[in-house]
Amino acid sequence: MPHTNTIEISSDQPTTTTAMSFRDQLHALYAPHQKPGHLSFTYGTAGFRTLASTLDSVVFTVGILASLRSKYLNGQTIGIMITASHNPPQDNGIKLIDPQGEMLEASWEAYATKLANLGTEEEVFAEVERLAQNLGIDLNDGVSGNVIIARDSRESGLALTKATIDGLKTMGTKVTDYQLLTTPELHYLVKCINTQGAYGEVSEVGYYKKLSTAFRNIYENFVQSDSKIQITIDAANGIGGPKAETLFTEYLSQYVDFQLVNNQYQDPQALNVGSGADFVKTNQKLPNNITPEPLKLYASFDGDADRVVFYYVDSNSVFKLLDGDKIATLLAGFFKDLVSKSPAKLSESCQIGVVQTAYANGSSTNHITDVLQVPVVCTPTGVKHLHHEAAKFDIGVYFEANGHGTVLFSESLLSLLQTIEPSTPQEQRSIQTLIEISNLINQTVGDAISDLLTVLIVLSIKQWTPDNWDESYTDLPNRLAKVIVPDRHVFKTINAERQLTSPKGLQLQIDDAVSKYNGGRSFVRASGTEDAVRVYAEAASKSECEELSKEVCELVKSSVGL
Ligand SMILES: CC(=O)N[C@H]1[C@@H](OP(=O)(O)O)O[C@H](CO)[C@@H](O)[C@@H]1O
Ligand SMILES: [Mg+2]
Repeated sequence: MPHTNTIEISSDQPTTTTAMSFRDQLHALYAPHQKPGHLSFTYGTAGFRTLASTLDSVVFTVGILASLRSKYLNGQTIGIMITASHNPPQDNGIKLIDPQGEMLEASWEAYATKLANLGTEEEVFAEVERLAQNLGIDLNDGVSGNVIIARDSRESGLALTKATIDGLKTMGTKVTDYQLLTTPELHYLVKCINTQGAYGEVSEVGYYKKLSTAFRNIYENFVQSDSKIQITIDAANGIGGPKAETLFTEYLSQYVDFQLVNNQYQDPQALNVGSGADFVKTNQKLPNNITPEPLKLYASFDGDADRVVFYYVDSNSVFKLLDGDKIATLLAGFFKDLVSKSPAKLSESCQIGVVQTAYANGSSTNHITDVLQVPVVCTPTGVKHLHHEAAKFDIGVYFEANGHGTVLFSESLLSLLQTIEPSTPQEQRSIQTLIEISNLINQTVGDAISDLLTVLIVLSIKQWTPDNWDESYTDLPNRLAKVIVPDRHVFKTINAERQLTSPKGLQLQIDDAVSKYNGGRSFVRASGTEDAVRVYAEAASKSECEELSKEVCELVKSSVGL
């Protein structure tokens, strides 16, 4: 288990004026982190993400910004995660985590982008002074900010961590380096620190204990089975592998029989190659190194273990994907049932909702609305958007189709659960299960390991096999394609990314194309993490879906003269 490494920088140094000190520190540290002239960077859907070899200057400025953010928030701890998730091994990225474990507040993304694109030390200094002044941050107060940092298993992670720490040093920020973690572990730790331990113990062991305790409590009270739960996990050769291994071996071996494949996290070149949640979801096929047994459950994590998808092969050896939409419907149905069996005071007031993006399969949306009768909200891509909408419900279930998501419980529901008096054993059972699941699921962000445990326990309570789960609805055939264009930023959208306003005229052409296909739906948007435009299409049959996808891709190309 990696140890943590606390680096306290200049915390006890006399500060004459911190502004001068920032200037001096910047001067001392800037030279090796100067931006390469020809590149530009954007803080996108999931922070900065691109070729690792071009990121040094970016992470240095993120270190400065994280320091400012922490000072702005009166010294609350900010998280910095160095990861490029499901991207190929040569990429890397960086993102900031706000004090309650949520994504960086949107208005600060623009500050991050601005700082990352400045080309000289003078410009960086002037921009930081300007920002500090506008935001009312006193660079002279001698109070240091607080940051915790971690990275996934990429080869470039260590050097980028050092460059980020140089950025933090310019402001004398206190930093604790947690080294190798999954992204959601870092989100968990940030929240634990800023809630003074109320959310959980501030350590990786605390994370394992919180999850395993909740899992054990539910299993022992509510699962009727003589045999252990079985699961095979494809870890994408990423950092989720060793973490899941520790959790299952050291904490849950009584309950779960697990097998890990694609667990070569020490080989950075293997990361996400032929494996992982994104590979399985995009290609709709098995990852390497899984020889499936019919009707057994399999799961794939992504490179930083904040996403999970499930799958199985049926008795005819046909591959069946159980993606984020299927997880959302499983959980929403489960909660709906629990709430309906709770005391009236709870069942009459508790608002359950599901939040999806336009990439959700149309069948899942229909199922949630029509069969489960739970309201569905659609937001733009990126978990920060889903998270904020989900927080408006008492139980807000949010999942992107690719398996990134979690469940949020409102404070008022959590306190009601603590005080409400059950009058039947069934009511007692419902209340207890809701309380334990609120501890089992990582409410700060989507978490492959915590989501996996939640799905496994729900299936066990319901005594469902993978095909029982899959039966709830049938996905419409769908295709997610990518088109490389000279400038993806000309593709602008409205209506939760479902309609284009630019390039001019393209949306009308897409609408025309869609109207020719049964059950057709298609939309186009620029990716926030890759230099490409994404084209989503679905239709009643596979062949219509393929044709619609091709047609819209062609329309996209010709709209930019390709
Ligand atoms: C269609 C799709 O899967 N898009 C992904 C992808 O964003 P894009 O902006 O589409 O590149 O990466 C994001 C970060 O991991 C994730 O939140 C999102 O769902
Ligand atoms: Mg990820």
